[in-house]
Amino acid sequence: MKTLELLESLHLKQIYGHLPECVNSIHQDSREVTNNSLFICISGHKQDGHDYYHDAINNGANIIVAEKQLEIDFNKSAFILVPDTKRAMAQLINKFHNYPSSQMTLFGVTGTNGKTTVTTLIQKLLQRCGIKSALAGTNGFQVDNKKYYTENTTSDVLTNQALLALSRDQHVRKVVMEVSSHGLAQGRLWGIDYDIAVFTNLSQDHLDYHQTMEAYGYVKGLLFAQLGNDMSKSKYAILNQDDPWSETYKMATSAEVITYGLHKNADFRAFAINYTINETTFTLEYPDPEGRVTIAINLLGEFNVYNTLAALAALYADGNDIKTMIHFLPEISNITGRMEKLVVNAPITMYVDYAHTPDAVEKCIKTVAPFKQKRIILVVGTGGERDREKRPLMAKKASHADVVILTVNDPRTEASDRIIRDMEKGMLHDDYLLISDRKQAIEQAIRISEPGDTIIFAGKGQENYQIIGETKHPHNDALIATEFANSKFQRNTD
Ligand SMILES: CC(=O)N[C@H]1[C@@H](OP(=O)(O)OP(=O)(O)OC[C@H]2O[C@@H](n3ccc(=O)[nH]c3=O)[C@H](O)[C@@H]2O)O[C@H](CO)[C@@H](O)[C@@H]1O[C@H](C)C(=O)N[C@@H](C)C(=O)N[C@H](CCC(=O)O)C(=O)O
Ligand SMILES: Nc1ncnc2c1ncn2[C@@H]1O[C@H](COP(=O)(O)OP(=O)(O)OP(=O)(O)O)[C@@H](O)[C@H]1O
Repeated sequence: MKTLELLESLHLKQIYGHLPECVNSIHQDSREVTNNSLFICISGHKQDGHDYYHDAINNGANIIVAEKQLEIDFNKSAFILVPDTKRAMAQLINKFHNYPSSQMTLFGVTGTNGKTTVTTLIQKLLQRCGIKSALAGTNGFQVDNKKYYTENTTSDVLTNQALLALSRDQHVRKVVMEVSSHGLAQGRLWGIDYDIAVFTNLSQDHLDYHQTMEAYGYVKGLLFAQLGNDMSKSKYAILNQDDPWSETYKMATSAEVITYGLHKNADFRAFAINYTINETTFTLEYPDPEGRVTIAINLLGEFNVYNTLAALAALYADGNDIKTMIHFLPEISNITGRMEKLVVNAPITMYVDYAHTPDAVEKCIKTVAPFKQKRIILVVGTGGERDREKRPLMAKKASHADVVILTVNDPRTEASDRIIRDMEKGMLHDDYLLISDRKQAIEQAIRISEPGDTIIFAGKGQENYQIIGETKHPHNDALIATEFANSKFQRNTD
């Protein structure tokens, strides 16, 4: 892109040195810089990009954007001083890609739990209707059947805009994105013009980062405020009527509000819910003269009724025919790693789940309670170097299971023993074991199980690694559990 055209997007700027005619790419990581590119210095949590401008120039950058004066050899690179490099980065990259989000319909889903499930439901239903769509979140960025790895649930500004541009160029019409509180707090979504913003729920998590629930809740509200104030555009906030934070988000937005829930007069309401081991059925009421229908979904538990309502309400806001969406719902088998039933040749029932918050742990136990035959055995962990306060709360909720095995998810550089001892403080009964090695914890749960028992492996979901130290080691709950259960019960029948 022509440099002068690109720089029109920045108003407060001081330019030093000779600008190249064109900019080929924009980077915030000196290690990724290529020839004829622009490097922006970002002060991060751990490091300061201003310390890496020499590396960037050596790698081919010929424009450096910074928020403090730097000593630059103008024979090698031009220099642009701006008041705030993060904001400048959002302006520049949006202009560079010609504002891709305004050329598609954008869904943003935020909340402590349920983001992956709701975004996946929306995207799968759009796909079933033949609408080309993309999905961004914990499992990377997906367009058609192609997956791009992304570091974060909500990517940084540069990655987001690049992937949105790629989607637009591949004629994607709708993009469905998970929006994390970290992403909102760090401005990773600046410049994304959302059309439909969805709130799932808010419960304790990430207090290592946000410090208080008030700060955490407030940050989530930014998504709704960022829908803007332009009434000529159709924008919608989809809010969970049963979560008190929805009142705050209603205040944050001037967009039209569509509510969902079980308990109050929500626009999308579920009642007469029936939980079985294979499916959940409920009656749905929605804003239509004929808007009352009984639905069966393959997803288990009350929380998935909420997730389904959220997805349907969002699709309704987008103008899709709800009858068609309901028709396709039974085709969605499950969401990988979320209350996923494992297929085993054994007289026990096993689920892998991604519950890694106290609320999610409570919900996954509650999910199997209506159809359990004998005991519920729960293997549950938390991660190292993350929210220490939630550890005992996880164990407290885990105590609703008959037998609990406390273990770790990703210890990172923290001692596993300390993590499980922190959790142990919250246990409300004595029927528990501490096994820091996650593989051994899974195997022990199966070893002590008896016919009729239900085991839930919570915390890692579909992930196929465990972060120990700073290295990702291969690990897969489902694989370990299936192999071990098949061999244990095979031996028993031999
Ligand atoms: C604490 C945190 O959120 N950190 C995020 C932040 O990185 P940072 O501020 O630490 O970056 P830094 O390492 O200090 O580097 C500062 C600058 O120097 C640059 N640099 C650095 C080294 C070098 O050699 N050259 C160079 O140019 C870097 O490119 C960067 O521009 O900005 C990066 C880019 O956006 C993120 O990838 C990174 O997420 C880290 C990996 C992370 O683990 N974040 C978690 C907490 C997170 O965001 N999680 C949420 C999901 C939560 C959930 O729902 O469970 C998520 O959205 O993923
Ligand atoms: N609506 C919900 N309410 C409470 N718990 C839920 C809800 N939906 C899912 N869960 C629980 O949270 C776990 C994670 O679900 P999901 O991946 O959809 O959430 P998420 O918000 O995307 O989490 P993350 O961003 O950390 O991946 C599930 O395995 C389940 O235990």
